[in-house]
Amino acid sequence: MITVHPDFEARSPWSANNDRLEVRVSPPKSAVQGTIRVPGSKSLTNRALIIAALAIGKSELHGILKSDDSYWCIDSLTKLGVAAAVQQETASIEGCGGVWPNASANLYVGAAGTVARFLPGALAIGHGKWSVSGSKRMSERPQAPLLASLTKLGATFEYSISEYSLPYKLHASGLNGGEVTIPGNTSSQFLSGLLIAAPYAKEQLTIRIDGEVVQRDYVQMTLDMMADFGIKAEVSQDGQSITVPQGNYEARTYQLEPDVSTCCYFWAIAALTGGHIRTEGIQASRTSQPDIEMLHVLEQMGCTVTKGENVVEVQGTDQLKGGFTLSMKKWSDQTLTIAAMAVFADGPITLKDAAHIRHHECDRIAAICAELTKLGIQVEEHQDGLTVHPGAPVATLVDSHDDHRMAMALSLIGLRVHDIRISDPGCVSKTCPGYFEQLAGLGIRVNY
Ligand SMILES: O=C(O)C1=C[C@@H](OP(=O)(O)O)[C@@H](O)[C@H](O)C1
Ligand SMILES: C=C(OP(=O)(O)O)C(=O)O
Repeated sequence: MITVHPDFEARSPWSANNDRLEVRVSPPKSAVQGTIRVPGSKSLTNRALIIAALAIGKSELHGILKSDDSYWCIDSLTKLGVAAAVQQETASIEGCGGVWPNASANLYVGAAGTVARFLPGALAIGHGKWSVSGSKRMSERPQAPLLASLTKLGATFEYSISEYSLPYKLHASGLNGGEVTIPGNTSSQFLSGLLIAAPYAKEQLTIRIDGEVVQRDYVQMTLDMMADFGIKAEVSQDGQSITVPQGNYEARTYQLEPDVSTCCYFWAIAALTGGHIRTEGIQASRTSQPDIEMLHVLEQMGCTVTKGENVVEVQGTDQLKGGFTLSMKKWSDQTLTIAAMAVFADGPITLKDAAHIRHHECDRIAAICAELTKLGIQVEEHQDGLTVHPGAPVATLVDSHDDHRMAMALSLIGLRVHDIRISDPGCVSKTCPGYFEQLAGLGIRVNY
């Protein structure tokens, strides 16, 4: 029984397969071998788009992701009056120097956490009144720490339905500087959103972090990209305070990396089929994308990983090893991928420290436990994660919960078991519209 009704309004013109009710992924005839290049990183693309839009001058961003999340980012920037042209995987952005040409517009962020959390700060530095709305799920996902901080710094929000949630109207007359304190235990994106806007505050801004930060490497990714566009923030020795100098981002030509989170599904395909996958475009030793940690886990599970110049190769194994516990705090987006692989390991795997993923595209802990249970797999749900026991899944229809990572993780089960059907395959367009076609290109049987 399908319980989740996808929010099709959040699917962009860059999405595909929205008319497909389900997809069936069947075990390949032989071990999967191949070389692939996955689309650009969602996280890098949306940071670069917004920073380039704020900059002075014209930026050329090469290797952008073309998916729902980046579509809604470009759409919002365009409605704000920024000239943005996309040709193949290159976006040319005419920066507005921190002054949005359109002082009034209706903006829609879709289901993109990065847009919902990076845009409000960037708007608050300006002068105008904008309406902001998003998908049903995005309207439920947490925003309060970010919006409360922006309120303290001078922005005024008029909430249409409930406080600190989308949809709202934002009245901006510049962002005050000084100091602001924000917690990072629900989402690192709140911090990134404040940081991106901070150079344009009326005075220098210091952001103090209250407690621990989940997925902290994404904050470093933000700081690195700000530095690449000319703004170097200073982080205190204990990491709990960041001071951002006033200034303007400088436009530039910028090459973006492919999405490591997406690569993980393809590396998992090698792992699960005893095959060999080579991904191009990622330098494992240099990337700032935290999901690169997957390579260590694949080695721990018995795979062979080779890291070359802009190339990663994963060779699968006959029997994946389990029997361990992992903290997913730093790279939580792969919790679902490992949960799916754990079904075929030789011992249980416990994934912990990921309570915040209950606030992602769906309650990911509850959702993966529900779907693995439907497949006949023994799972234990914990407040901050789950334990997956190895088992033999039964053929059934599983629900993707309108979550790209649920659909991509569940597709991995179909590599080993016949008749695994996944509802709403179009939801992968949040970050990888061509995912199932790329599987088919590797010789995996995919039927809609
Ligand atoms: O800043 C980013 O680009 C991201 C931060 C993480 O979110 P949270 O920190 O909200 O968990 C991650 O899950 C998301 O896919 C991308
Ligand atoms: C959590 C995710 O996305 P978002 O950027 O919407 O938070 C994700 O891609 O797994």
